[in-house]
Amino acid sequence: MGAGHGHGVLHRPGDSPVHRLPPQLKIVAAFAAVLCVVATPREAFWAFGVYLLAIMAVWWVARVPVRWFAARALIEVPFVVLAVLLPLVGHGRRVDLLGVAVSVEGALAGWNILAKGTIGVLVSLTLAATTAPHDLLLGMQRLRTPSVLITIATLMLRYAEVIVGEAQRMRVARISRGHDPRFLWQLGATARGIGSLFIRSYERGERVHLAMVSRGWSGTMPEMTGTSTPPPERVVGSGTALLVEHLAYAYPDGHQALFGVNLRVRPGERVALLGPNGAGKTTLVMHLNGVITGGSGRIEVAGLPVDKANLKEIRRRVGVVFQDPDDQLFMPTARQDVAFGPANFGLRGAELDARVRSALDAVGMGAYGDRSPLHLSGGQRRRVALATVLACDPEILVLDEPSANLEPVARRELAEVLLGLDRTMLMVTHDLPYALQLCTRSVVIDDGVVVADGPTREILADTELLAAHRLELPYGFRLD
Ligand SMILES: Nc1ncnc2c1ncn2[C@@H]1O[C@H](COP(=O)(O)OP(=O)(O)OP(=O)(O)O)[C@@H](O)[C@H]1O
Repeated sequence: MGAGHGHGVLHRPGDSPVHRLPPQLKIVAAFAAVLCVVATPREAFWAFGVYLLAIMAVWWVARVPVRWFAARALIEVPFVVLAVLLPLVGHGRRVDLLGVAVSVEGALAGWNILAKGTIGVLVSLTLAATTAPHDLLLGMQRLRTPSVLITIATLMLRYAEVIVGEAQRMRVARISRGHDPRFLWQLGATARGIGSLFIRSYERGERVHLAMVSRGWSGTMPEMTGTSTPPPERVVGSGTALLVEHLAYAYPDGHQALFGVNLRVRPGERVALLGPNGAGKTTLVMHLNGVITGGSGRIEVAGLPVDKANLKEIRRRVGVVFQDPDDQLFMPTARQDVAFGPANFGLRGAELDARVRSALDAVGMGAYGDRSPLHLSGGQRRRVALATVLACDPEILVLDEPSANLEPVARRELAEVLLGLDRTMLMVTHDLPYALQLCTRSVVIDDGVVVADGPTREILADTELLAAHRLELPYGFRLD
């Protein structure tokens, strides 16, 4: 798997004079430039030409080729759409242009949006290209930007990366299926592609947000320095690490995914959650740390009910490792990503550093702390994603298909890491040998209910049960 999808696509590292400018200076300059552009009268056509030349001069100094910006031109789409639509729907005097009655006022309004929007996008792209994301945030902090704006900027940055990353991924997928965007007759396919791009980006953005929420994100970027707030005393469990009773849930579109799930897990148990596609496994897992709420039934973590009042504490206790590490990793370096959760939970300074180091060491990634998740292999990213959750020191570790897309060696190494952890563990998997290796107990879910619960070996030996729920041992695999 190629690295880097969805990460860092807006930044082009370099050591040009533009790259070396202090980030706060660049932010102020970009902001001033955008204000200036917005204030320019729309009829001052020459001024927009001058702005464009000035931006291109910055590109030349920064040694960022025009091609690089062209590849990111997709962000322009909304402005172009408006510029085309406004002359057609605008009011006032109309003139005939190639047989189409075009509104003069609409055309000017379209031009205004297109010119100012384009220059605004180019200024922002230039800033993003020449400034690493964490420098941008640092620059904003130095300018004493209110933290809510920094938060918004963090998410916007991540969202922009998600869109561009998703576009690159889809482009590769389309081209590999014989699509060539240079041919005009494939314009329809390209347009449909852009539509599904925005939907997919939205979905991915939402998953990234869920991963942030499950690591204690509450809307502000956590401080990393200072003194730690001591975590609340842990309630000594009642002998039950996790209790789920009669959990039923329907998604907002009305689709009922869970129909009364019952599950009790003792501290230290390792439980595999098995079941066919669409059985409701992920939906169940999302309930365990309150990422999905609003269903009926009861969920308790070490005796603590999962409800709004306890959410922060619940999220500290239940760590969820998502299926796709790209949804979990969003900071510029592996170390910052691992620090994000514990910092949200109040850890600071030396204590935070120690926690981050031990989490990275636990997954064998101690030497990679300063690397961008962008430059790691799929297996390494999976490990860093696990470290981001381990660093929160959860009592219950929930893993969604940990072995998916891993090469055999990385799969085995991850198993060794997981076996070395002394935690209550719940693992959603389609990899039955993995369930056997890591979990003594298995729970089979189908159609939103638990249909079997018992020792993994016995469950996997029950060929009728497996067949009834679309589970199958891999070819050549024998239980002995
Ligand atoms: N956001 C959503 N809106 C509506 N329905 C959804 C949503 N997410 C999942 N579902 C539906 O809920 C059911 C359970 O989905 P879930 O993702 O929990 O299954 P799963 O057991 O994890 O499947 P898989 O093994 O394929 O990952 C499926 O029928 C699915 O189509």
